[in-house]
Amino acid sequence: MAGREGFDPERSGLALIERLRIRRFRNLADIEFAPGSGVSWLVGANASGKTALLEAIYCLSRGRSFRGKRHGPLVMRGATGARVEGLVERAGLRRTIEWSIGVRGGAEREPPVSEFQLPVRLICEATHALVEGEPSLRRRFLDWNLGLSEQDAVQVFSRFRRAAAQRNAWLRAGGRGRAMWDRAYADTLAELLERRLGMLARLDEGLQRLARGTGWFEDLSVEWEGPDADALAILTKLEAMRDADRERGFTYLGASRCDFALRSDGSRWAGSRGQGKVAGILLQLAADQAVSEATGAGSVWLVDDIEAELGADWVVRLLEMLRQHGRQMLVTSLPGKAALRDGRCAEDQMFHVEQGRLKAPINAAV
Ligand SMILES: Nc1ncnc2c1ncn2[C@@H]1O[C@H](COP(=O)(O)OP(=O)(O)OP(=O)(O)O)[C@@H](O)[C@H]1O
Repeated sequence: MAGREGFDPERSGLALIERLRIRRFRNLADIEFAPGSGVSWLVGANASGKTALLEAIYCLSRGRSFRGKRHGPLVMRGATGARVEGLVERAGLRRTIEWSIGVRGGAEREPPVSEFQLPVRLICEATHALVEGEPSLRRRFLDWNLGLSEQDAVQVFSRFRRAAAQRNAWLRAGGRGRAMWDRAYADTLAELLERRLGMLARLDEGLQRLARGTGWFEDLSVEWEGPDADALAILTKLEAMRDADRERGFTYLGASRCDFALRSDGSRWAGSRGQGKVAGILLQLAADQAVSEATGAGSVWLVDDIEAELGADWVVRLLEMLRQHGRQMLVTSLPGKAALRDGRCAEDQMFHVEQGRLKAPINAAV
């Protein structure tokens, strides 16, 4: 795939998709296109393939879809495999990355995630779940952002996993004799919690600032719900819980015993679904800013059907906030919607999606 000429050093830390080719992915037989470096609209009727397009990019980035199994196979009916190729730029490097999947499963992705990532952030119908859903979603969110902002986060997690595996093996073997893994377990868990707390503090600061700027929430903040990052306190708890842990055959107090909760106007979050979606978007924005402040990097944003559950005025203002954030953004919309009518700028790229095909941009040269 040939890329566009020119490289803008001002944006060098930001991830950018220069060109994309998607083959035999859901209803997309073979499309190739170059999204703009700003906002690109993907406009089409229901079932035209807008979400499939964002999903293909997500697969290229994360190696998996954001839609569950009930959405059926990713590979186009009747085909033997799907393939997504992207010419991407990040940190001054430009290269082609690929993701493919065969009908019998077995996703492949090149190059490996650690080598060259294409970080993407997704806004979709499930965004409110970041606020209201399972704690595991928020932990994954914290850890994913930690991984993007701190180079050694992977080592912190693997040190803890190793200590946990050792302590649990000892417990399963009867947990007799000296509790020799407790110290390593407490130290590595405290280190991991400290990183999460650090990330949460940066998120809190960003979220409060963003929320104040909207005027939609008097006060929006995040609050840690979990153990302190205190190795001695953890050690004491481990001792107190050792008999029960022995019975269970694993350590109860672990990295999954924590969460964070939103607070609004001095009390625990009790917003509507639409407010939950807005808060989820603000959390994503705060996280992208935190990552950017730490590393200069920024994600590509995939915004699917932002109008779902939100009134037109909120949609337009949210789009404006996202636009000011200055990332490459692909936004889907049904034709004639308010977001498109009032949230669009002259410099945006417009692509029309029709039955799995993409029409060339109608208002800008590629
Ligand atoms: N494996 C597959 N092979 C062929 N077509 C598929 C496959 N999986 C899904 N589809 C079809 O692809 C079409 C595109 O779906 P998609 O969810 O991308 O639409 P959309 O444009 O986002 O629509 P909406 O605006 O309604 O959300 C649907 O008609 C769906 O049935």
